[in-house]
Amino acid sequence: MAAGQGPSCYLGFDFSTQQIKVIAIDDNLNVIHESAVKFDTDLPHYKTQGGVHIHTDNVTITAPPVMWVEALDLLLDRMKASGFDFSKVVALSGAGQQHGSVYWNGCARETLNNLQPGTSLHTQLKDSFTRESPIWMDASTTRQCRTMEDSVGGAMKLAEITGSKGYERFTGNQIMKVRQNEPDIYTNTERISLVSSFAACLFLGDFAPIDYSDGSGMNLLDIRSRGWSEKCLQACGNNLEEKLGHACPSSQKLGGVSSYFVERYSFCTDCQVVAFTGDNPASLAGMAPCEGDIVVSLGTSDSVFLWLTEPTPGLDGHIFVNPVNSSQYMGLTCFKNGSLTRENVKDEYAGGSWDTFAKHLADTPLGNSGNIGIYFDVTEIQPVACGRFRFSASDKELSSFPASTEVRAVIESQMMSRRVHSENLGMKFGKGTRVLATGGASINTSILQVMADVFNAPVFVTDVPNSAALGSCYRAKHGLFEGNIPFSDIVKNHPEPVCVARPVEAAEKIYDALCDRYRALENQIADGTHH
Ligand SMILES: Nc1ncnc2c1ncn2[C@@H]1O[C@H](COP(=O)(O)OP(=O)(O)O)[C@@H](O)[C@H]1O
Ligand SMILES: O=C(CO)[C@@H](O)[C@H](O)COP(=O)(O)O
Repeated sequence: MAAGQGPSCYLGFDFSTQQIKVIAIDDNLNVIHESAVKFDTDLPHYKTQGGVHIHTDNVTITAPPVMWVEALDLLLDRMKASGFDFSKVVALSGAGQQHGSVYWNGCARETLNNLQPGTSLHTQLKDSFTRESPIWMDASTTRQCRTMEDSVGGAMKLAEITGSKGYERFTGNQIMKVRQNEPDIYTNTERISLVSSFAACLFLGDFAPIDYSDGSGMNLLDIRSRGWSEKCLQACGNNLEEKLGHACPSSQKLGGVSSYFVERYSFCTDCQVVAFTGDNPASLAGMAPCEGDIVVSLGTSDSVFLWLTEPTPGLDGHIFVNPVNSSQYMGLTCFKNGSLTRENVKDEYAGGSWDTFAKHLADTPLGNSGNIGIYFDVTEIQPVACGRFRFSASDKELSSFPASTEVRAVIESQMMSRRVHSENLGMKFGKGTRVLATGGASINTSILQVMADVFNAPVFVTDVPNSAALGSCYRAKHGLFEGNIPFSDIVKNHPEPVCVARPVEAAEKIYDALCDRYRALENQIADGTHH
């Protein structure tokens, strides 16, 4: 089928931790469709919790790739049933939760190349994987991280090459663990994708390349030469370059959509698939930030990121190749205890209601009368620590707080940690900094008010919190021009963000002092000297 009559549109997918989301925009960037499939509730037979399988050691965390395929089947079927006209889509792109890896077996490519439109994708691809996918929450590869760092001359050297020191969730370290513990599976794996490039494979009907930006989250890509680092590859496993394929610019057009989608969903034959990237890089594109803006994503993970013209790697945080301009960069810092930890505290201390949660925030003073509570329900990334820690105004460790104090404590300490670690990465907050909030929790203005107070900066939102899916639409459109026009031209109709929270007068003094205490307490938790 050729392109449909009437105005064209673009599709952007987000294969994130708890769900797959899709947005469609028209040529003027108006959102014309938005829907999602949630793994836990829409596909309960995979028995996931928050989209993942937590293993008995509590640090190994995986997800079944066939679940992501079935979620895509369901999402597209629902769109079709709702009357969505796929023939208008001229280009599509997407995003995936970062760092997760998909292991394709030797028959997978043949299956992808010959997808039959009469049968669902998950039925055809169910036997195409050699194992479950380790995902970004996995913290089981500390030993492999040290090996990776040693192989290039230390943590700082690894950061200089790949943009980050060794991190447990980074894909190279995960691949090294598979090669060491499951050598047969490693050998039988023909191709290793990231979640993002795996999703692109489904639309392309072939193996798709890993893009530079998401590839920067692997401890394998040289962020300056944009090629795989020979030393890092060697530390991981033999023939790894063959299994990864070449990395590509993030705005690369990969080819036309597979005939499967033309025949089953009436996509037009010339609908283009543009390289998929990581969800945070896609969010950067979807927020269309101006110079100096800092984006805070409150999704399953919390992450703080910004556009950088030059790479400034260090021992804190990450530098990725920029997703919309491959000669520039982005800086990012990520926290594992984000929305799910906030939800736990809401369920335990606010009767499961976000309204009661907001009331507790309103009823408690800025600075929480000096009480600090630190909630690492799962092993945090920075610091690598687990547990709940409560301190009085005189730093005496307590076992509990009143309910409203617990609620304010979780939000204040999360925001202090985001501020402290972002400052370590060189980010600067102040009344003149626009903080752009996105992700599921960014609809909660009571949380955003605490963010504004702790950061001492105004917080802005746009009316589409799914910035990774929206950014994927923008990137699809940009990819059609193969990077020949600046991304800023593509997003010139992007809606202006609206300010929803400003820091109150007293906030700066209160949180400057509290952040100093938070930093010291976090260090004590990290080295086990808190009491
Ligand atoms: N009103 C709300 N207040 C705070 N958090 C919320 C609210 N509504 C949804 N959330 C949080 O949003 C999270 C999902 O965010 P989202 O960005 O969609 O995640 P992901 O992209 O990682 O799947 C949920 O885990 C939930 O806790
Ligand atoms: O590990 C990181 C970033 O380094 C996470 O941000 C993942 O990319 C998961 O994203 P969400 O599903 O929380 O959006």
